[in-house]
Amino acid sequence: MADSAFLQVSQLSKAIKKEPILQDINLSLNKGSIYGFRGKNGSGKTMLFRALCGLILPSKGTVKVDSQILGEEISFPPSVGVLIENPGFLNGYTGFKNLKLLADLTGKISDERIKESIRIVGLDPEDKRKYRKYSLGMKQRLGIAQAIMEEPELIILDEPTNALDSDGVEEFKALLLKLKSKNKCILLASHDKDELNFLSDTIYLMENGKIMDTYDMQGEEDE
Ligand SMILES: Nc1ncnc2c1ncn2[C@@H]1O[C@H](COP(=O)(O)OP(=O)(O)OP(=O)(O)O)[C@@H](O)[C@H]1O
Repeated sequence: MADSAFLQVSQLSKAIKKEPILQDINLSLNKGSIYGFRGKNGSGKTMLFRALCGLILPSKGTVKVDSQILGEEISFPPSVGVLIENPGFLNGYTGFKNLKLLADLTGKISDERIKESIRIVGLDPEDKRKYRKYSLGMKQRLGIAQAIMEEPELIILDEPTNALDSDGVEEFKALLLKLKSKNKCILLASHDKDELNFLSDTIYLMENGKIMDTYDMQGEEDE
C-alpha cells in the first residue's frame, strides 16, 4: 500500500515554458498538523500551493488528497480553504456581502457561519463600509475569514499575516492552533521565521523550486 497521508505529493515537478518552477517535490502531510514553508522570494512556495489546490497541473508527479489524484480523479480538493495573494473581493460590497457571494457558490455555508468567521478574524460582520474602504490589514483578515468559513479539512495560507498588526498576528496564531486542534491539515508560507517556528510541526525550506531542508519542530524549545 502506498502512503496513506491525507495530502500526498509524489515527485511533483512543474515547468512553465521549459523553465523548472517546481522540482521533484515529495511530501506526506497529515491532519492535525501545521506545516510551515519558507524560502526566498521566487523559491516556489506560491506555485507549490497552487499545485496543491488544483489551480495548476503538475508537469510530472502527482498530488493526492485523501487518496484521490488531483487533475485526474478530482479537479480540486473536496474541502479546502485557500488564501493565496489577494483574494478577488469586490470593492463595492461590504465584507459580509463579499463572503456571502462566495458562500452562495457552494450553498453550504449559513449566514450565521459567515458572520462567525468574520468575528473570528476580528472584524465586525455588521460593518457597513465597502471593501474599498478597508485597510490592508482588514483586507487580509477578510481573506483569512474566507479561507476558514467553510470549515475545510485542508487550509492553505500564503503569507496570511502580511499587513497584520501585532494584535492581528497574535489572534491569527491562536486561530491556527485552534484549527490544528480541530484536526485540520494546515499549510502556511511565511517570511516570518519566529511565527513559523512557533506554529509549525514541520518546516520545509524551499529553494529554486525544491525542498532543500526539512525541520521537525516537535519537541523543540522556543527561545
Ligand atoms: N505565471 C508564471 N509564469 C512563469 N513563471 C512564473 C509564473 N508565476 C511564477 N513564476 C515563477 O515561478 C517561480 C516561483 O515563484 P513563486 O511565486 O512560487 O515563489 P514564492 O516562493 O511564492 O515567492 P514569494 O516569497 O515572493 O511569494 C519564480 O521564479 C517565478 O518567477
